[in-house]
Amino acid sequence: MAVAAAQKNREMFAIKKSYSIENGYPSRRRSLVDDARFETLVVKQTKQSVLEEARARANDSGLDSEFQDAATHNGNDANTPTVEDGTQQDETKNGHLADADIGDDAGKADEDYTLTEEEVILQNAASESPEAEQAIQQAALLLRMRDGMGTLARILKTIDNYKGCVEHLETRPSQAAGVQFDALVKVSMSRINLLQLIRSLRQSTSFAGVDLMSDNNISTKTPWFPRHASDLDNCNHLMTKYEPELDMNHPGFADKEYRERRKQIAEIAFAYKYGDQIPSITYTESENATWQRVFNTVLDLMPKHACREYKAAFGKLQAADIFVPHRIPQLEDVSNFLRKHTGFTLRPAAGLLTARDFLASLAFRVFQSTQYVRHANSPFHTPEPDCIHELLGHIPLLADPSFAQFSQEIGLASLGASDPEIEKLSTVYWFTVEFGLCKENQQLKAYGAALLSSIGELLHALSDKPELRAFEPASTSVQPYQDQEYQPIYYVAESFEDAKEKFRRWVSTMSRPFEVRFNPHTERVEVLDSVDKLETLIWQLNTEMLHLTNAVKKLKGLHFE
Ligand SMILES: C[C@H](O)[C@H](O)[C@H]1CNc2nc(N)[nH]c(=O)c2N1
Ligand SMILES: N[C@@H](Cc1ccc(O)cc1)C(=O)O
Ligand SMILES: [Fe+2]
Repeated sequence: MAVAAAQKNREMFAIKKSYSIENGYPSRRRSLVDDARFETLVVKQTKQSVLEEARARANDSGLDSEFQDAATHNGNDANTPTVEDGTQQDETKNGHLADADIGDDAGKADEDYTLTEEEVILQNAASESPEAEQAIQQAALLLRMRDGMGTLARILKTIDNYKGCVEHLETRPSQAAGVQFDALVKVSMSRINLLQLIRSLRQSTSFAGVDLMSDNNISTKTPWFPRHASDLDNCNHLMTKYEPELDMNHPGFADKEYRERRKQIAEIAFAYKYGDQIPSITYTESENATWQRVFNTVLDLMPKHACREYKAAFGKLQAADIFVPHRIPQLEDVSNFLRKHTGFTLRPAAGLLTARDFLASLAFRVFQSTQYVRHANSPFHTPEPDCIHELLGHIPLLADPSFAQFSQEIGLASLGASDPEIEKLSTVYWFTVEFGLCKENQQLKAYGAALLSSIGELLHALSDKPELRAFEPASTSVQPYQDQEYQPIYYVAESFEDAKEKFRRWVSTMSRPFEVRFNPHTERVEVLDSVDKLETLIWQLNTEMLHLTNAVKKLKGLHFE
């Protein structure tokens, strides 16, 4: 009974779709930040019904502590989903595979396996119809052989038993401890048999690993990424983990009215299309009051703790009557303000976006901004981005030219990057744009948006509690982090210019085989993959160079005349 319940639970929380699979990115097994995965509506709804029951027990005045524990636990389960296969358990026994062939560890037969994304694709393809199941599939398997080459004979025999055809075979001495050889075997066989072959190989103790490699139609396809600002209409995949509907620790979890309001505002983002004006929101008195509390605290703390560039832009936003204490600025006004200063614009976002989508928009100098307001009970720290975070945290620096360029460069580097690289880029983003500290006349200042919008965390960051390290992209990009509590480590940049320079050098070591460039006239990202395109660009730059040189000449002429 308990096993069945656990199985059911796993099925409910399994992620059935992946952004990466859909768009042809090289996969990885598990993500540090869950960034490129997204949950289907189905998963979300099932989660919701589980939580609904729990919510019924909590009243609107808050959650008791026993309940909070359950919430944390539940949240963790939902956040680290694995895609499980619930159907395979007995099938290895009915195939042609004789136990003696390769399966010599019957004890492992009942174990659940975590499927890689390639295996999920294969399985999905096979499950479409009986014909699809029998369709012949080409695939490459990487087998880590613990023992000598003798295992090869058994591999070949097993493939033969599954009516597979070996098309290529190569081996190499393995570098892994406890593994003698790696074998790469390319086969073609029916999908159903291929799945069973993988399962039966995995049951053998002869192998330290059995991996289905990306199949051709995944790895050779150029991954999709937005080429024009209007393509961002498709870059709105959400991470639902901190939504008040689904996160029992969210201050709005037990507040039905709050959740309704948030949903209503999020609808605007779902309906928004490139070129639309951002609809205004008539914020309630209570929402404006929450803004005012945070705004006034930022005003108090800013002179001492915020970096120079933030303060300068903040002043301009006040002068433009956009930042005022008593009302929440409208995104459309903010967008127009930014456009004039750095060319950045805003689009409404319905919640926490996947890192891939979020970063991609920065390449177009578009910032995806939430529009709903944090819960009135927790003005000084909230678990998901809200418009107070975007407005008081991000907007001022997006009006700074140097910072705007740094943001865009992270965005450009993310286009077409592999999942592990997205993970690194979002980690850099995390420790700079969200939580960065910088030096100013030997003093420590905050420039990270999540510090400037969360007074609680700002004071923590500048206290003697956390560890401070120098920003160095190579090491910063692999530093694990969590997004539940205050950070234990912060990175300090010498200056924006220095951070940008270091970042640029580091990005050039990334594996993407092409360069991209944003053309602001067309709002298009161009892949620099032909001599023609480069020649046109060089010609344009030469023209610009001529103007600049002329300008210098004229200025000098004026000076010396
Ligand atoms: C890129 C990085 O993961 C970063 O934390 C992103 C993720 N998604 C987001 N989504 C929204 N709406 N707002 C944000 O500030 C962010 N930050
Ligand atoms: N903690 C931030 C909001 C935030 C949440 C999650 C993030 O990923 C970023 C920012 C605040 O209170 O203002
Ligand atoms: Fe943010």
